[in-house]
Amino acid sequence: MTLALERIGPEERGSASRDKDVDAAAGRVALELSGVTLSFGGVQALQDIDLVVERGEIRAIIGPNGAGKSSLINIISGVYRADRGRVSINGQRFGRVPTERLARLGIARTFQNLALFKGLSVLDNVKTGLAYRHRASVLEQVIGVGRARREQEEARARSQAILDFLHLTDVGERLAGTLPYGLQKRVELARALVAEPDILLLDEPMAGMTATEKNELADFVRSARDRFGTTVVLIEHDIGVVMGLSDHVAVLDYGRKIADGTPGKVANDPKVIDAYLGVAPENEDGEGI
Ligand SMILES: Nc1ncnc2c1ncn2[C@@H]1O[C@H](COP(=O)(O)OP(=O)(O)OP(=O)(O)O)[C@@H](O)[C@H]1O
Repeated sequence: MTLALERIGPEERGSASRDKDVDAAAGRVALELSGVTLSFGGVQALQDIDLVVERGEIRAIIGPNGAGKSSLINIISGVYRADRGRVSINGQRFGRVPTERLARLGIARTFQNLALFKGLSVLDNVKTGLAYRHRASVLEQVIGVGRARREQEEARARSQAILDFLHLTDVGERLAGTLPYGLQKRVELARALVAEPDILLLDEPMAGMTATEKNELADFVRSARDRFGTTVVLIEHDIGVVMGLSDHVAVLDYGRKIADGTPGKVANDPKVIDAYLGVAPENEDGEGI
């Protein structure tokens, strides 16, 4: 299979991206959070979170219910503004990430609940992932001439290529809402990937899937990283899938980061075991094992 996709050039993402690309060329860090703190009234959702995500890695954020995972993704994607702290994206620092410029900053995300246009075809859903790049005027788009036609043709070709990459070509003309749940989640991944983002944020991408569907999606996420060099940050409840997929895992508990490292290291960390199971097992000398 050949993928007829070219990397989207910086000129297509705008001047902010040109600045970003200069910084990015110098750095191995795609995303960095420093001292991020967020509260809702009396609830401390995130406390002084530092996180460094290297370019091209798959990084999971895990933790028990209410640990702060969604809050963290919402800070990274600019849905929430941190009370304190900074987010750096490809070297650009933000107090609040400009959510309206997320795509132009090279970030795409999927949502915990399905957010497809169920009455549109799979292909048209994926094409919406490129809508931010269209420059044709509304009039040009309505009558479908010149620049509008070129943009439409390019969007179609890119979308078809990503459908091919994710083995969705056969369902490209189907209405998204008629597909099984697992395939709809894969269409969401296609829509997020079609613009070849630098950073892909996945909010519980495998929730509600069967074990087979989870393994398939994990394989596609890994292939996308390998093919496009995408940095992936994912929240996921299924620890088994996370440990097999991720290069590094950060663990949150009550809004604090309690562990951060390779899956093997994190899985054996007594603080992590304690957070998930209540109490870390001890040996006869009372030491954690
Ligand atoms: N919009 C909000 N208003 C008030 N409190 C909130 C809001 N969003 C999150 N919280 C609280 O902040 C804390 C962290 O929630 P968050 O949703 O980030 O955790 P989570 O790890 O994603 O949980 P889950 O795994 O259950 O989705 C929780 O105590 C939650 O009740």
